[in-house]
Amino acid sequence: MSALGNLPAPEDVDIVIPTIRNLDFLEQWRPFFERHKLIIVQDGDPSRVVKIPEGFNYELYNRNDIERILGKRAECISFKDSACRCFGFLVSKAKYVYTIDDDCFVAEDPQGNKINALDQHLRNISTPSTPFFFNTLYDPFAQGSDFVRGYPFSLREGVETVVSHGLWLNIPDYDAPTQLVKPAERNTRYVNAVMTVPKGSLFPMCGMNLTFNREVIGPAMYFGLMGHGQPLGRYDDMWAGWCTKVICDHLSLGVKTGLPYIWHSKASDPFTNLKKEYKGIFWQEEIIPFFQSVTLSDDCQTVCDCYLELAQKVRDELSDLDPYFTKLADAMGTWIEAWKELNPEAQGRYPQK
Ligand SMILES: O=c1ccn([C@@H]2O[C@H](COP(=O)(O)OP(=O)(O)O[C@H]3O[C@@H](CO)[C@H](O)[C@H]3O)[C@@H](O)[C@H]2O)c(=O)[nH]1
Ligand SMILES: [Mn+2]
Repeated sequence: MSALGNLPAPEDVDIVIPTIRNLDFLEQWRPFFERHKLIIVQDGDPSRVVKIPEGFNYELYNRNDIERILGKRAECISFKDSACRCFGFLVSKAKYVYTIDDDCFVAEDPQGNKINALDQHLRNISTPSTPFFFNTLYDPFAQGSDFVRGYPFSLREGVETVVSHGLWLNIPDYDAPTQLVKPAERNTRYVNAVMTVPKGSLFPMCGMNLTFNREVIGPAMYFGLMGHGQPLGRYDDMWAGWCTKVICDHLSLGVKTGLPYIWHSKASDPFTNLKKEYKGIFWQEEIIPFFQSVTLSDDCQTVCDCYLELAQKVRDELSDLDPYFTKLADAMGTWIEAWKELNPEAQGRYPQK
Protein backbone atom coordinates (compact mmCIF):
# COMPACT_ATOMS: atom_id res chain seq x y z
CA MET A 1 0.00 0.00 0.00
CA SER A 2 1.55 3.33 -0.87
CA ALA A 3 -0.98 5.62 0.70
CA LEU A 4 0.97 8.78 1.32
CA GLY A 5 -1.07 10.99 3.58
CA ASN A 6 -1.45 14.67 2.58
CA LEU A 7 1.58 16.40 4.06
CA PRO A 8 0.88 19.17 6.59
CA ALA A 9 1.12 22.81 5.51
CA PRO A 10 4.19 24.80 6.65
CA GLU A 11 2.14 26.74 9.21
CA ASP A 12 1.21 23.40 10.83
CA VAL A 13 4.83 22.54 11.69
CA ASP A 14 7.07 24.49 14.09
CA ILE A 15 10.77 23.73 14.45
CA VAL A 16 12.14 23.77 18.02
CA ILE A 17 15.88 24.24 18.53
CA PRO A 18 17.63 24.30 21.93
CA THR A 19 20.91 26.19 21.75
CA ILE A 20 24.02 27.28 23.58
CA ARG A 21 25.70 28.09 20.25
CA ASN A 22 25.08 30.27 17.23
CA LEU A 23 22.70 29.00 14.56
CA ASP A 24 24.81 29.08 11.42
CA PHE A 25 23.74 25.46 10.85
CA LEU A 26 20.43 26.88 9.64
CA GLU A 27 22.06 27.96 6.37
CA GLN A 28 22.20 24.32 5.27
CA TRP A 29 18.55 23.80 6.25
CA ARG A 30 17.26 27.03 4.68
CA PRO A 31 15.51 25.37 1.67
CA PHE A 32 13.67 23.02 4.04
CA PHE A 33 13.05 25.29 7.04
CA GLU A 34 12.48 28.81 5.85
CA ARG A 35 8.71 28.41 5.39
CA HIS A 36 8.34 27.25 9.00
CA LYS A 37 8.39 29.12 12.29
CA LEU A 38 11.48 28.40 14.35
CA ILE A 39 11.13 28.35 18.13
CA ILE A 40 14.63 28.87 19.49
CA VAL A 41 15.19 28.09 23.17
CA GLN A 42 18.38 29.86 24.21
CA ASP A 43 19.94 28.04 27.15
CA GLY A 44 22.55 29.33 29.57
CA ASP A 45 23.35 33.03 29.92
CA PRO A 46 20.28 35.01 28.76
CA SER A 47 22.45 38.06 28.03
CA ARG A 48 24.37 36.20 25.31
CA VAL A 49 23.39 37.29 21.81
CA VAL A 50 22.46 34.32 19.59
CA LYS A 51 23.39 34.91 15.96
CA ILE A 52 20.52 33.80 13.72
CA PRO A 53 20.90 33.94 9.94
CA GLU A 54 18.65 36.48 8.14
CA GLY A 55 15.40 35.47 6.53
CA PHE A 56 13.97 33.05 9.10
CA ASN A 57 10.66 33.54 10.91
CA TYR A 58 11.53 32.80 14.53
CA GLU A 59 10.63 33.28 18.16
CA LEU A 60 13.56 33.40 20.57
CA TYR A 61 13.15 32.55 24.24
CA ASN A 62 15.86 32.76 26.91
CA ARG A 63 15.72 31.88 30.63
CA ASN A 64 14.27 35.30 31.50
CA ASP A 65 11.42 34.68 29.03
CA ILE A 66 10.79 31.21 30.44
CA GLU A 67 10.51 32.64 33.96
CA ARG A 68 8.38 35.58 32.77
CA ILE A 69 5.93 33.27 30.98
CA LEU A 70 5.81 30.38 33.46
CA GLY A 71 6.47 32.15 36.75
CA LYS A 72 7.08 29.60 39.52
CA ARG A 73 6.29 26.77 37.08
CA ALA A 74 9.55 27.61 35.25
CA GLU A 75 11.22 25.33 37.80
CA CYS A 76 10.06 22.34 35.73
CA ILE A 77 12.08 23.54 32.71
CA SER A 78 15.72 22.41 32.90
CA PHE A 79 18.53 24.97 32.84
CA LYS A 80 21.93 24.31 31.25
CA ASP A 81 20.70 21.16 29.53
CA SER A 82 19.17 20.46 26.12
CA ALA A 83 16.05 19.37 28.02
CA CYS A 84 15.10 23.07 27.95
CA ARG A 85 13.81 22.40 24.44
CA CYS A 86 10.47 21.23 25.81
CA PHE A 87 9.66 24.86 26.63
CA GLY A 88 9.41 25.29 22.86
CA PHE A 89 6.80 22.54 22.75
CA LEU A 90 4.79 24.41 25.39
CA VAL A 91 4.68 27.74 23.55
CA SER A 92 4.23 26.37 20.03
CA LYS A 93 0.69 26.54 18.61
CA ALA A 94 1.40 24.27 15.65
CA LYS A 95 -0.11 20.83 15.17
CA TYR A 96 3.33 19.27 14.68
CA VAL A 97 6.76 19.97 16.14
CA TYR A 98 10.12 19.01 14.65
CA THR A 99 12.99 19.34 17.13
CA ILE A 100 16.61 19.28 15.98
CA ASP A 101 19.96 20.03 17.59
CA ASP A 102 22.14 22.89 16.34
CA ASP A 103 25.00 20.53 15.42
CA CYS A 104 22.84 18.48 13.07
CA PHE A 105 23.25 19.14 9.37
CA VAL A 106 21.66 17.98 6.13
CA ALA A 107 22.81 14.42 5.34
CA GLU A 108 23.07 12.76 1.93
CA ASP A 109 21.58 9.43 0.93
CA PRO A 110 23.78 6.76 -0.77
CA GLN A 111 22.93 8.30 -4.16
CA GLY A 112 24.32 11.65 -2.98
CA ASN A 113 20.94 13.36 -2.72
CA LYS A 114 20.47 15.87 0.07
CA ILE A 115 17.93 14.53 2.56
CA ASN A 116 14.96 16.73 3.43
CA ALA A 117 14.59 15.25 6.91
CA LEU A 118 11.49 17.29 7.72
CA ASP A 119 9.67 16.05 4.63
CA GLN A 120 10.43 12.42 5.51
CA HIS A 121 9.25 12.93 9.09
CA LEU A 122 6.00 14.39 7.84
CA ARG A 123 5.53 11.44 5.48
CA ASN A 124 6.14 9.08 8.40
CA ILE A 125 3.67 10.88 10.65
CA SER A 126 1.02 11.32 7.94
CA THR A 127 0.56 7.57 7.44
CA PRO A 128 -0.53 4.93 9.95
CA SER A 129 1.66 2.85 12.26
CA THR A 130 1.35 -0.93 12.75
CA PRO A 131 2.16 -1.63 16.44
CA PHE A 132 0.11 -4.81 16.80
CA PHE A 133 1.76 -7.04 14.20
CA PHE A 134 5.24 -6.59 12.72
CA ASN A 135 5.44 -6.07 8.97
CA THR A 136 8.67 -7.67 7.72
CA LEU A 137 8.83 -5.31 4.76
CA TYR A 138 8.96 -2.49 7.30
CA ASP A 139 6.60 0.49 6.80
CA PRO A 140 3.81 -0.82 4.54
CA PHE A 141 2.68 2.75 3.84
CA ALA A 142 6.05 3.83 2.43
CA GLN A 143 6.37 4.26 -1.35
CA GLY A 144 7.01 0.86 -3.00
CA SER A 145 6.13 -1.16 0.11
CA ASP A 146 3.06 -2.99 1.36
CA PHE A 147 1.82 -5.57 3.84
CA VAL A 148 3.32 -8.99 3.26
CA ARG A 149 1.55 -12.30 2.93
CA GLY A 150 0.18 -13.48 6.27
CA TYR A 151 -0.41 -10.01 7.60
CA PRO A 152 -3.94 -10.03 9.06
CA PHE A 153 -6.28 -7.87 6.98
CA SER A 154 -8.11 -6.88 10.15
CA LEU A 155 -4.95 -5.07 11.28
CA ARG A 156 -4.01 -3.36 8.03
CA GLU A 157 -5.76 -0.06 8.80
CA GLY A 158 -3.09 0.58 11.42
CA VAL A 159 -3.25 3.36 14.01
CA GLU A 160 -2.54 7.11 14.02
CA THR A 161 1.19 7.87 14.02
CA VAL A 162 2.11 10.55 16.57
CA VAL A 163 5.91 10.22 16.77
CA SER A 164 8.54 9.98 14.02
CA HIS A 165 12.06 9.27 15.36
CA GLY A 166 14.92 9.92 12.96
CA LEU A 167 18.54 8.74 13.03
CA TRP A 168 22.03 10.16 12.56
CA LEU A 169 25.00 9.64 10.23
CA ASN A 170 28.55 10.40 11.41
CA ILE A 171 28.36 10.87 15.24
CA PRO A 172 25.87 8.29 16.56
CA ASP A 173 23.92 9.01 19.75
CA TYR A 174 26.05 6.76 21.99
CA ASP A 175 26.18 6.91 25.79
CA ALA A 176 29.44 8.02 27.45
CA PRO A 177 30.88 4.52 28.16
CA THR A 178 30.39 3.55 24.51
CA GLN A 179 31.84 6.89 23.35
CA LEU A 180 34.88 6.26 25.59
CA VAL A 181 35.62 2.78 24.26
CA LYS A 182 34.83 3.68 20.63
CA PRO A 183 35.96 7.31 20.23
CA ALA A 184 36.60 6.99 16.52
CA GLU A 185 33.43 5.13 15.60
CA ARG A 186 31.29 6.90 13.04
CA ASN A 187 27.94 5.74 11.73
CA THR A 188 28.27 5.26 7.97
CA ARG A 189 25.38 2.78 7.68
CA TYR A 190 22.42 4.22 5.81
CA VAL A 191 19.54 1.80 6.45
CA ASN A 192 16.71 2.60 4.08
CA ALA A 193 13.84 1.66 6.41
CA VAL A 194 11.08 3.11 8.57
CA MET A 195 9.38 0.81 11.04
CA THR A 196 6.81 0.96 13.80
CA VAL A 197 8.06 0.37 17.34
CA PRO A 198 5.85 -2.57 18.35
CA LYS A 199 3.29 -2.26 21.14
CA GLY A 200 4.81 -3.32 24.46
CA SER A 201 8.34 -2.40 23.41
CA LEU A 202 10.11 0.66 24.79
CA PHE A 203 12.85 2.41 22.81
CA PRO A 204 15.62 4.96 23.47
CA MET A 205 14.13 8.16 22.03
CA CYS A 206 16.77 10.69 21.00
CA GLY A 207 15.73 14.33 20.83
CA MET A 208 18.25 15.22 18.10
CA ASN A 209 16.02 14.55 15.06
CA LEU A 210 12.43 14.07 16.24
CA THR A 211 8.93 14.96 15.07
CA PHE A 212 5.67 14.53 16.92
CA ASN A 213 2.00 15.48 16.84
CA ARG A 214 1.99 18.25 19.47
CA GLU A 215 -1.80 18.38 19.76
CA VAL A 216 -2.06 14.70 20.63
CA ILE A 217 1.14 13.57 22.37
CA GLY A 218 2.63 16.98 23.27
CA PRO A 219 1.66 16.69 26.95
CA ALA A 220 3.82 13.54 27.25
CA MET A 221 6.86 15.19 25.64
CA TYR A 222 8.22 16.61 28.89
CA PHE A 223 12.01 16.39 28.76
CA GLY A 224 12.57 15.65 32.45
CA LEU A 225 14.49 17.60 35.09
CA MET A 226 18.14 17.63 34.04
CA GLY A 227 21.16 19.91 34.06
CA HIS A 228 21.81 22.63 36.65
CA GLY A 229 21.03 21.50 40.18
CA GLN A 230 19.96 18.03 39.09
CA PRO A 231 21.75 14.69 39.65
CA LEU A 232 21.21 13.58 36.08
CA GLY A 233 21.75 14.65 32.50
CA ARG A 234 21.29 13.20 28.99
CA TYR A 235 18.22 11.24 30.04
CA ASP A 236 15.73 14.00 29.21
CA ASP A 237 14.73 12.65 25.83
CA MET A 238 14.88 9.08 27.12
CA TRP A 239 12.42 9.92 29.91
CA ALA A 240 10.06 11.62 27.48
CA GLY A 241 10.31 8.64 25.13
CA TRP A 242 9.49 6.08 27.81
CA CYS A 243 6.50 8.09 29.07
CA THR A 244 5.34 8.72 25.50
CA LYS A 245 5.60 5.07 24.43
CA VAL A 246 3.68 3.77 27.48
CA ILE A 247 0.89 6.28 26.78
CA CYS A 248 0.91 5.56 23.02
CA ASP A 249 0.56 1.84 23.74
CA HIS A 250 -2.33 2.56 26.12
CA LEU A 251 -4.15 4.78 23.61
CA SER A 252 -3.27 2.73 20.49
CA LEU A 253 -1.16 5.49 18.97
CA GLY A 254 1.90 4.83 16.81
CA VAL A 255 5.62 5.52 17.02
CA LYS A 256 7.89 5.11 13.99
CA THR A 257 11.69 5.05 13.84
CA GLY A 258 14.25 4.95 11.03
CA LEU A 259 14.51 7.41 8.13
CA PRO A 260 15.26 10.31 7.98
CA TYR A 261 18.94 10.66 8.73
CA ILE A 262 20.66 13.89 9.66
CA TRP A 263 24.45 14.43 9.79
CA HIS A 264 25.41 14.82 13.46
CA SER A 265 28.67 16.77 13.46
CA LYS A 266 29.84 17.28 17.06
CA ALA A 267 30.77 14.54 19.50
CA SER A 268 30.15 15.98 22.94
CA ASP A 269 32.83 15.31 25.55
CA PRO A 270 32.53 11.72 26.82
CA PHE A 271 33.96 12.55 30.24
CA THR A 272 31.47 15.38 30.75
CA ASN A 273 28.75 13.07 29.46
CA LEU A 274 29.81 10.34 31.91
CA LYS A 275 29.43 12.76 34.82
CA LYS A 276 25.96 13.73 33.55
CA GLU A 277 24.63 10.26 32.82
CA TYR A 278 26.33 7.83 35.21
CA LYS A 279 23.46 7.65 37.72
CA GLY A 280 21.07 7.03 34.84
CA ILE A 281 23.15 4.05 33.70
CA PHE A 282 22.36 2.08 36.84
CA TRP A 283 19.01 3.74 37.67
CA GLN A 284 17.64 2.72 34.30
CA GLU A 285 17.99 -0.94 35.27
CA GLU A 286 15.10 -0.20 37.69
CA ILE A 287 13.35 2.45 35.57
CA ILE A 288 12.88 0.24 32.52
CA PRO A 289 11.14 -2.60 34.44
CA PHE A 290 8.94 0.10 35.98
CA PHE A 291 7.83 1.39 32.58
CA GLN A 292 7.48 -2.17 31.27
CA SER A 293 5.12 -3.00 34.13
CA VAL A 294 3.02 0.17 34.00
CA THR A 295 -0.68 -0.20 33.17
CA LEU A 296 -2.82 2.91 32.90
CA SER A 297 -6.47 2.91 33.91
CA ASP A 298 -9.15 2.96 31.23
CA ASP A 299 -10.81 6.04 32.65
CA CYS A 300 -7.95 8.32 31.60
CA GLN A 301 -9.74 10.58 29.12
CA THR A 302 -6.75 12.43 27.61
CA VAL A 303 -2.96 12.21 27.31
CA CYS A 304 -2.84 14.75 30.15
CA ASP A 305 -4.84 12.39 32.37
CA CYS A 306 -2.59 9.47 31.41
CA TYR A 307 0.50 11.57 32.13
CA LEU A 308 -0.71 12.62 35.58
CA GLU A 309 -1.51 9.00 36.43
CA LEU A 310 1.97 8.03 35.26
CA ALA A 311 3.51 10.80 37.39
CA GLN A 312 1.75 9.40 40.46
CA LYS A 313 3.13 5.93 39.69
CA VAL A 314 6.62 7.41 39.37
CA ARG A 315 6.17 9.04 42.80
CA ASP A 316 4.85 5.81 44.35
CA GLU A 317 7.21 3.30 42.74
CA LEU A 318 10.50 5.05 41.96
CA SER A 319 11.01 7.36 44.95
CA ASP A 320 12.66 4.53 46.91
CA LEU A 321 15.29 4.39 44.17
CA ASP A 322 16.16 8.05 44.81
CA PRO A 323 14.34 11.14 46.17
CA TYR A 324 15.02 12.68 42.74
CA PHE A 325 12.02 10.78 41.40
CA THR A 326 9.68 12.54 43.83
CA LYS A 327 11.00 15.84 42.48
CA LEU A 328 10.63 14.55 38.92
CA ALA A 329 7.06 13.39 39.53
CA ASP A 330 6.23 16.83 40.96
CA ALA A 331 7.83 18.47 37.93
CA MET A 332 5.73 16.24 35.65
CA GLY A 333 2.65 17.58 37.41
CA THR A 334 3.86 21.18 37.07
CA TRP A 335 4.50 20.57 33.37
CA ILE A 336 0.89 19.45 32.86
CA GLU A 337 -0.39 22.51 34.78
CA ALA A 338 1.65 24.73 32.46
CA TRP A 339 0.55 22.74 29.42
CA LYS A 340 -3.15 23.08 30.34
CA GLU A 341 -2.78 26.81 30.94
CA LEU A 342 -0.93 27.50 27.66
CA ASN A 343 -2.63 24.84 25.52
CA PRO A 344 -6.23 24.33 26.67
CA GLU A 345 -7.02 23.22 23.10
CA ALA A 346 -4.36 20.46 23.03
CA GLN A 347 -4.98 18.12 25.91
CA GLY A 348 -4.01 15.11 23.84
CA ARG A 349 -7.28 13.51 22.74
CA TYR A 350 -8.11 9.82 22.80
CA PRO A 351 -8.03 8.52 19.21
CA GLN A 352 -11.45 9.08 17.64
CA LYS A 353 -12.36 5.37 17.59
O1 LIG B 1 23.52 22.87 28.30
C1 LIG B 1 23.15 22.70 27.13
C2 LIG B 1 23.82 21.82 26.22
C3 LIG B 1 23.39 21.70 24.93
N1 LIG B 1 22.31 22.40 24.51
C4 LIG B 1 21.83 22.25 23.11
O2 LIG B 1 21.27 20.95 23.04
C5 LIG B 1 21.62 20.32 21.80
C6 LIG B 1 22.42 19.07 22.08
O3 LIG B 1 23.67 19.46 22.58
P1 LIG B 1 25.04 18.73 22.10
O4 LIG B 1 24.97 18.53 20.62
O5 LIG B 1 26.18 19.50 22.65
O6 LIG B 1 24.99 17.35 22.88
P2 LIG B 1 24.85 15.87 22.33
O7 LIG B 1 25.53 14.97 23.31
O8 LIG B 1 25.23 15.72 20.92
O9 LIG B 1 23.26 15.74 22.49
C7 LIG B 1 22.65 14.46 22.53
O10 LIG B 1 22.34 14.15 23.85
C8 LIG B 1 21.03 14.62 24.17
C9 LIG B 1 21.15 15.42 25.39
O11 LIG B 1 20.02 15.21 26.17
C10 LIG B 1 20.55 15.38 22.96
O12 LIG B 1 19.18 15.36 22.74
C11 LIG B 1 21.28 14.62 21.93
O13 LIG B 1 21.33 15.34 20.74
C12 LIG B 1 22.34 21.38 21.00
O14 LIG B 1 21.40 22.04 20.18
C13 LIG B 1 22.92 22.32 22.06
O15 LIG B 1 23.10 23.66 21.58
C14 LIG B 1 21.60 23.22 25.37
O16 LIG B 1 20.58 23.84 24.97
N2 LIG B 1 22.04 23.35 26.66
MN1 LIG C 1 25.25 16.96 19.29
